[in-house]
Amino acid sequence: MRDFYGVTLQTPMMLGTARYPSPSVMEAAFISSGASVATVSLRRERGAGQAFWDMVRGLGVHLLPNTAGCHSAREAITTAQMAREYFQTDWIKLEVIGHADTLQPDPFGLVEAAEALCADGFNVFPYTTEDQVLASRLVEAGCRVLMPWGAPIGSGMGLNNIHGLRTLRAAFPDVAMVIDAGLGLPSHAAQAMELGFDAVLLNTAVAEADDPVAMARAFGLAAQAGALAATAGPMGQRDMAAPSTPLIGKAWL
Ligand SMILES: CC(=O)[C@@H](O)[C@H](O)COP(=O)(O)O
Repeated sequence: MRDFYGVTLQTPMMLGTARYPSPSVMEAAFISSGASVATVSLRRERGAGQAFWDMVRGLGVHLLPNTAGCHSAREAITTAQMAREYFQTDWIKLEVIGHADTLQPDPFGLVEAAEALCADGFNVFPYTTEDQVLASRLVEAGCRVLMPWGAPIGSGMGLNNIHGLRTLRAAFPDVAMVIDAGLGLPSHAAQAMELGFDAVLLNTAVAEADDPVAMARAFGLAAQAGALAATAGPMGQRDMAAPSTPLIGKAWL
């Protein structure tokens, strides 16, 4: 597995901390998922109270503060600086939202903020699309991790552009990549990992499941299964049928 700014994650699962029915369900979902990273939002969860933050810290996972809800580079930079002070980490998931309906990142604001934050010593995890030109700009800015979307945040649609994501993965072999947002089913997480991504990040599909704890476990297992499949060397697809049981000769190669 590629590392994340020098950190090797124990599992390829990152989980958000919003929208759960209760803090105790969230805690149980984290434990059940085996997640290594929790994303936290100072802006969105600032009314949560000290007990909530103590519980999140007690999960024993890496904290990845985000700039959720920021619509400009300036806003995101200020939020990142506050989060660094509050959470005592240089990691920042950089979101600069550019479109209200799709919650698509603003590529111009994203690069501007990434340049400023990398220069300021942050380890930046930018929420981006599968766009290769944008990915190049982010890498040039100093990002060593990219977080391309699977689909719009909260949509649960899965991987909308498999070709684009596969091409992106192949274009930057040394850059750790996390599929972030839009995953609705464990099979989407497995598929992302089978494509060679290093981790998945999700929130809504677990928090809004009828049984978030069971769903968290399903996602954790699926992400690990996909990662194992990627390293196991999947078979090549064929255009024609090929009998799996030979009529003559040996049954093994
Ligand atoms: C948790 C977090 O950082 C979200 O902004 C993230 O993008 C998750 O998206 P889903 O809710 O679609 O899983």
